[in-house]
Amino acid sequence: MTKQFKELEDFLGTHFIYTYDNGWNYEWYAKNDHTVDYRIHGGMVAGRWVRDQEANIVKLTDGVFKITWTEPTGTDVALDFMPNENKLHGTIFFPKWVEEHPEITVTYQNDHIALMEESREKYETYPKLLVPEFATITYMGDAGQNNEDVISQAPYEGMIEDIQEGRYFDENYKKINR
Ligand SMILES: C=Cc1ccc(O)cc1
Repeated sequence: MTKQFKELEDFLGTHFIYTYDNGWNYEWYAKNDHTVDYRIHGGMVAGRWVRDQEANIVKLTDGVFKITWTEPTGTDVALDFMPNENKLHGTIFFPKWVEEHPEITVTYQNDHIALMEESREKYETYPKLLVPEFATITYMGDAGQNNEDVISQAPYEGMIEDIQEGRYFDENYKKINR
């Protein structure tokens, strides 16, 4: 994808894969102007995936977009995308309990919201673990807004390669069933 991003409309509907400088691999989709989906392929909570997370999404200046949200786990996230430079900066604010029990969050969160909310009360919040990192975008796809096929199954070994090498989505950005 070689498009130039300028307005929020250019950004919404885009599907990204990127690697943080600490080696963590993430996949993230700007589903619409207030919703994000994502899948985590590497790092402290690899295997976690989430759909329909409400988020604040704004254009900061031409081609630069800021996304912020707070999760049922108590984790807060701020992402600054510079897609024209294939870069972003992400800051994740993990509550202490996620650092100590990451396995509780490694699931399809949408089916376990009550468990996340119970865990954030049961375990400790502070001190939080701050993870501020730049990332390099390795894949961008024009999925269109509200495409439920983009993030619709758990991450698996080789999924990133399947997506990047064109085996995962058809020409209409629908998941190829296998
Ligand atoms: C904790 C979620 C999360 C999702 C995407 C990203 O780049 C960082 C954190």
